[in-house]
Amino acid sequence: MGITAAVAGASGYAGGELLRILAGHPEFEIGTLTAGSNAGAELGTLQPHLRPLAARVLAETTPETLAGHDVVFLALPHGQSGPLAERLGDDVLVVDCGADFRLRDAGDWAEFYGTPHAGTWPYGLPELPGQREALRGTRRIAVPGCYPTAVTLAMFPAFGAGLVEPDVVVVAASGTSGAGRSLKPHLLGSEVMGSMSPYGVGGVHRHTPEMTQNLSAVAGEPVTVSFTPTLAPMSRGILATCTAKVRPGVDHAAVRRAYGDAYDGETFVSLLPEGQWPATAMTLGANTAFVQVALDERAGRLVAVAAIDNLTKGTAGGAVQSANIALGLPEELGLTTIGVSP
Ligand SMILES: NC(=O)C1=CN([C@@H]2O[C@H](COP(=O)(O)OP(=O)(O)OC[C@H]3O[C@@H](n4cnc5c(N)ncnc54)[C@H](OP(=O)(O)O)[C@@H]3O)[C@@H](O)[C@H]2O)C=CC1
Ligand SMILES: CC(=O)N[C@@H](CCC(=O)OP(=O)(O)O)C(=O)O
Repeated sequence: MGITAAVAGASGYAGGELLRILAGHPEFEIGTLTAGSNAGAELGTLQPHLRPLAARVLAETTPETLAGHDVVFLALPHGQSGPLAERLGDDVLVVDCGADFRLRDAGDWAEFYGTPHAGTWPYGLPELPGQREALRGTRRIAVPGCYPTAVTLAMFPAFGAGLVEPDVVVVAASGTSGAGRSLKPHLLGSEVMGSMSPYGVGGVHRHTPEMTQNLSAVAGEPVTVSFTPTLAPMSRGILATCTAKVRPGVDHAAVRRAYGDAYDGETFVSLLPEGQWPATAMTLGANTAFVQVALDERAGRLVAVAAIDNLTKGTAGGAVQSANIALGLPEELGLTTIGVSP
């Protein structure tokens, strides 16, 4: 018998992507699937692309229905994971795709989420320095937010090598699946198609403290991030463009070296050849991130760009990658670096 895995929130976008990956994973056996208002429905009525699982009936999301598995993936709205995780055994690997356990600073949590802070779990971004060690053997994983995944991968090599000032400007575009499946008026097709628009402008987006947490840890000093998310007329993908002032003496060779050193041995994150720039289409359905960097000498700024699929490397793929590490499996198991094109 394989490693049994339950998925809570199986009717949602993140849950559906988890199941797409888990169904092809050689070690996992898919157990209970749960939902909220859709409990009682057959999965095939909500996720028809998951054909082999179509007849599975969604259970209610309770500690009892999720009990008895080796791994529980939570793909629920923010605030739901904390109380549920408390009632799942300490020996069960719980992988939370929500935000509840991402932030270390309770003050940041209160400011951006407005509810009591549930706690902090090992952070599921294995490429970040020190994170593989933190994930090995753990029974709790906080999967990063999709924007922080892209922005951290774009910028941490620059901070690791001391190339830039601790002040980053980020403009990132996301596909609409980033907002989840529930009906939101600003996401109506007629409002989104053929248009791009910013939202959460002025330092208020809840992913800002997650980005500053990640980059400050690598920089060894507080980093500020001015983050502007935008909505793009596509279903999947994030393209994050990040800039920061370079420190005196930093040249082209130092920038290439820093990013090469960070990503040369990585399976899922690639520094593209010079002159080639990341595009969301390169990543669709794959657990990959593409990164490129340039030195804008006239402006004295480093410009780094990352592309991911928000549902794959940005959520479900990253979740499975970190779970593999926690369970002592090969990190790449069940994950593809092959995208879908065009
Ligand atoms: N979409 C993305 O790109 C990313 C999402 N995430 C995170 O993953 C989590 C899920 O997001 P996403 O899949 O996009 O959201 P969706 O809205 O698509 O799915 C939410 C899921 O949670 C279930 N649910 C909602 N309310 C309850 C409840 N009260 N009790 C039990 N189950 C409930 C829904 O069930 P039902 O269908 O019955 O309502 C559904 O299965 C979120 O925390 C999100 O932040 C993280 C990174 C990226
Ligand atoms: C387009 C869009 O609306 N995106 C979402 C981010 C989704 C995500 O991945 O973040 P969490 O895991 O923290 O929910 C947003 O801006 O709130």
